[in-house]
Amino acid sequence: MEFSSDANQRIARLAAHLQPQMEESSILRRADCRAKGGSPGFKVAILGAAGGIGQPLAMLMKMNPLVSVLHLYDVVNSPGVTADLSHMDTGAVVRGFLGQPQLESALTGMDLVIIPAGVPRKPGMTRDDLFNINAGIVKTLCEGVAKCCPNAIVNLISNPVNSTVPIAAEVFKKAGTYDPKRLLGVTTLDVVRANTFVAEVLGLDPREVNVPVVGGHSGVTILPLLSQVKPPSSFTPDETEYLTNRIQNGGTEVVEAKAGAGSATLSMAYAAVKFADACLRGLRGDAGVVECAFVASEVTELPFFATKVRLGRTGAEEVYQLGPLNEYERVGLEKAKEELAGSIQKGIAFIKK
Ligand SMILES: NC(=O)c1ccc[n+]([C@@H]2O[C@H](COP(=O)([O-])OP(=O)(O)OC[C@H]3O[C@@H](n4cnc5c(N)ncnc54)[C@H](O)[C@@H]3O)[C@@H](O)[C@H]2O)c1
Ligand SMILES: O=C(O)C[C@H](O)C(=O)O
Repeated sequence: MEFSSDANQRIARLAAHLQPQMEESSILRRADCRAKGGSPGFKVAILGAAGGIGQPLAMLMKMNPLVSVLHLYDVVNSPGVTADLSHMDTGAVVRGFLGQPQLESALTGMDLVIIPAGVPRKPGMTRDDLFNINAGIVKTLCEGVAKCCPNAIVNLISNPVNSTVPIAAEVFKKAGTYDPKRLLGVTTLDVVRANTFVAEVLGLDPREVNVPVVGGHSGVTILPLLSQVKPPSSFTPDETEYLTNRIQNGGTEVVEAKAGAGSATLSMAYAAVKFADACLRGLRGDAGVVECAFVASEVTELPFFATKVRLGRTGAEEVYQLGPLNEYERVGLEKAKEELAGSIQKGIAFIKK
């Protein structure tokens, strides 16, 4: 069938609109697109957006009314994820970026960068077994952040968080862009799990429960403070032992159940969005936004530690003290600090070597 040149132009325009908004390779270039992301809101990038966490996280961020522009970066499959999500009739404009040459475009102008890039555990592995691969990935991505959006808040999910956060801090120090308030290791999944398991034991709705979880994000470094649960509750020694073990091993529980197909992705995406939304509310200037996170800290003698932090316009503006601990928690704290010290040092040494 023959078309007039007018019809051909209309078809070409339609075809262009059907393409995902991929940087460079797109027929419909960003400059030609009417949706410029000009609506009020924050610009958020997800690095590792095509992964098990990245995809549901990207979907939930596309649904977040605080987000005006969502950049999806990965080394594989980001065009498909971008095309798919770009059809959702929510406010955020989605743009995809594929591979290292597009990292800078993905990061330029971002307010918040969420990093779930890297390999997940298989049964029998510790999070530290991921260090050799994920350390290099986090280093490269953070070098990009330092260059292209040095003022962005960074939410670091890639494991081992106890080492990847110190790696990121060293990368930023080297680049001269380090602001400890803006680098946050995401430990929200530990809190989400703790709320769920404690609610089960107490027979409450998990949405009514809040459990501070401090320390770090691996094994004994995950320290739930059951003495500070809200609403105030008491636990028998057996309940305390059961809950502490279950919270500390929640990640392994999922890794084993998935039997080689990865680690927590859906609950992690939920937790990541809960935390990212809190960061965005802080950036907007909301008062009283408090979450646990693994940050630069003077709460203990260690340079990084997870505690409650108050999120504001400049990131983690206040790092809260631990509060009163019971004997069980004091013993747990000593074990946590011992393991954390080695993991933090390993991260720092990776960049300094
Ligand atoms: N902090 C936490 O509570 C928490 C919870 C769950 C998982 N994790 C960690 O998150 C990470 C990702 O887990 P997942 O299940 O999504 O894994 P996955 O393998 O499903 O996805 C990872 C994605 O990262 C991408 N990627 C790899 N190298 C990259 C690079 N250089 N730049 C950009 N993207 C890159 C991959 O292509 C993939 O799409 C793992 O390290 C995992 O251990 C952390
Ligand atoms: O356990 C893992 O390896 C992933 C993550 O850290 C989790 O806690 O689920």
